[in-house]
Amino acid sequence: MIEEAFVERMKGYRVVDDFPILDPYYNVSGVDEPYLPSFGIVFKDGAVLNFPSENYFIRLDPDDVVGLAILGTPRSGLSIIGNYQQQNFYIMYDTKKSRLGFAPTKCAEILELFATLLLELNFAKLKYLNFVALIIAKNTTFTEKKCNVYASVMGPSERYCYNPALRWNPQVEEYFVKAYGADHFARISKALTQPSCYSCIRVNTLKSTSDSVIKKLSSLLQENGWLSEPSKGTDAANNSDGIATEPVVSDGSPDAALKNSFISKCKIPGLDYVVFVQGSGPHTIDYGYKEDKPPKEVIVSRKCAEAVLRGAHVYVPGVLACSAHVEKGEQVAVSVALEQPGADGGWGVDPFYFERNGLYIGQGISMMSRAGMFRVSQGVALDLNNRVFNLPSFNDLLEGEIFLQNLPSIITAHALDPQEGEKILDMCAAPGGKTTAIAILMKDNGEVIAADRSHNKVLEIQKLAAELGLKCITTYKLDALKSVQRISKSDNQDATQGGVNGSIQNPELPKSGLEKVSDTALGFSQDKVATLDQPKNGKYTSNAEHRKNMRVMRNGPGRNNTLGGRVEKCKGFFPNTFDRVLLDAPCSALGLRPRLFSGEDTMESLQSHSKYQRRMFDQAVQLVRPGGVIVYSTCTINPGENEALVRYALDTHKFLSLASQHPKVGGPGLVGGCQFPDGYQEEWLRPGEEDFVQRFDPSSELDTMGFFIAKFNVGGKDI
Ligand SMILES: C[S@@+](CC[C@H](N)C(=O)[O-])C[C@H]1O[C@@H](n2cnc3c(N)ncnc32)[C@H](O)[C@@H]1O
Repeated sequence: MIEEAFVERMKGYRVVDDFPILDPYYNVSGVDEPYLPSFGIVFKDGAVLNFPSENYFIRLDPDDVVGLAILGTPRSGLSIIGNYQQQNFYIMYDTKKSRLGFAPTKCAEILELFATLLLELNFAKLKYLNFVALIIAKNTTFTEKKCNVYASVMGPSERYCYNPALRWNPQVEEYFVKAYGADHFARISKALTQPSCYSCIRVNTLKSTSDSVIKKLSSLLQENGWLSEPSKGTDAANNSDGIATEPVVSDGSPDAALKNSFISKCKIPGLDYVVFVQGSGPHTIDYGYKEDKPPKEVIVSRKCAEAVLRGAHVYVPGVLACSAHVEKGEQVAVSVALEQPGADGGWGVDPFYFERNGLYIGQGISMMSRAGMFRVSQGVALDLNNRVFNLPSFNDLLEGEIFLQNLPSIITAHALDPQEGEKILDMCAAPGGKTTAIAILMKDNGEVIAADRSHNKVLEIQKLAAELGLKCITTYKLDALKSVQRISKSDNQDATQGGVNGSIQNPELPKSGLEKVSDTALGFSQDKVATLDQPKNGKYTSNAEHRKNMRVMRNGPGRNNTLGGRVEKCKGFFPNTFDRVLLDAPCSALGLRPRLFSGEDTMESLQSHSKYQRRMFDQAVQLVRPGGVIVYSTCTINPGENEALVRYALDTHKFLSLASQHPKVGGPGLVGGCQFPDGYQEEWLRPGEEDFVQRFDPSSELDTMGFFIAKFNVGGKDI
């Protein structure tokens, strides 16, 4: 009877029980065997309706209260265990919250909700408690707001599409609106939610050529169906990067190439070793929605979704939830669970949150059953065969010959303008994208010091340098905030400064004597002072050879920094050691695309990035010799980390001046500033300075990530 009444009540209303239950191995009975979970409804009078089947339509009255009880194992992060016989239940969650992303407050909320309801229910009748996913009760204390969220009616076309709105912290949003204007910021915000519609490949010119890479990629992409399949999209046209040449294909069939993807050389002067592979999107996908039968779906984490939008498949760790009864080989819709505002004012991920409208990123074939997805810890869960954005994946393709890199990053290496034989410092180098670009521009001739704070990331630089066959890169684990070597009193007796022309730049340093090169303190300035080493076997050795020999002597044979697994620590470098320094600073990364959530960045966190960057910049300034160059870059749209850093640099270090950059591809910087409510005035560029910097706007025709590059000439430091 209840069932009938209930079905009557549900007629014609939207789905509310398509929340997939997380864990098919929830073990109520103590017997470790899988079962197929189902949904249940508990009425206030204690009656329970269990739904072993798929979807039901329920309309909630305004005074209905909805609670969601979630079953899962400690492995997946959360368990609610109901023990109706002993008339108690408790909630367990372990530290692996990342899998579900539940904040404890959320669990507490659910617990509270569950507890309140249980107290009002007749326990003895809760025979399906272990399966309960949805609870409805009348006249409890839960807010109507919650009901409204669940009760809002939504059409399938609104839901089954990709149209995310990036959430920002309100103060950050206000600040950006002041900087860019509301319309422009809305366009930037929108662009950030989408990937660039092309992949940018840097050819390792020491090993290959663009033509050869294009040929190889064309046939590889053709083999994988990329150059021959008709486009799956129906609507939006491919975005043009505005800088590609005509499509190039291997088999002379331009028609085929244009259907889905094409390969072209970059036509910016000097960048013909950069190859673009055009992707497509956003496409409209038919998810097969039927009025009373929504598609089965898999909900993935935000990070997973962002990777999928860039061309990846869905891997098991990215799966947060899955509809019931999904079997291997089934077609499923893929949506993303985004952070939602929590009761505590923070953000939490709740994969059961219903509002996933506009958050569908494609369709895929499940590579394992639903049970499998929660049993194994790795592997491909879904093969995404119908994507909102189609971008070919280049994983493991042409290893050593190519490197996938954003266009602005490639341009950063050019802005530095490294010359063969020079000494370059890349202060925050990992994973080594720009380091290797610099080394290649120098034809592997000179010395590129690649430092990073993180041991493991330094290993990544080594790996990449080895893969690309670059010998001029030396890696160190070094905190950029301590990049300048402090000289102890004893060192002073035989240490010297390292200016090119012997001028003293650092008052702490002695004025004469030879610079001490210790195992770890790496001032290279002695090479500027010394010319050639003593003849050995009647031959002079170059400085580079000498340094290499020194390294071999110190480290023993076979210990090559770019091949080995060891990371050398370094105490820093003496002032004026380098011809050029790149500071590709750690930043808020608010230019990275695609990005589906930005709510966690606050004005405070943005300002702390700025402070950190200024301190690093102060170190960079000391390490470059007079006449040298500093390039500062970030991948954020935040003027506080970009133009405001330039202002700080120019106002603090009077011997710095902005330098022109080549090639100039990005747009001008922001002039003006921003007044904060506490009276603080942030200053950006002054008129006349804006064209010296390059600002890559994600909403512009170039379709790049958000990026910023400033280049400084270092004058005489005694100003
Ligand atoms: C923007 S990423 C650099 C990307 C790199 N330049 C590339 O193109 O591949 C910033 C790097 O700064 C490093 N980092 C953060 N704080 C640092 C510090 N205090 N000293 C040195 N490196 C730091 C991070 O480990 C990270 O690898």
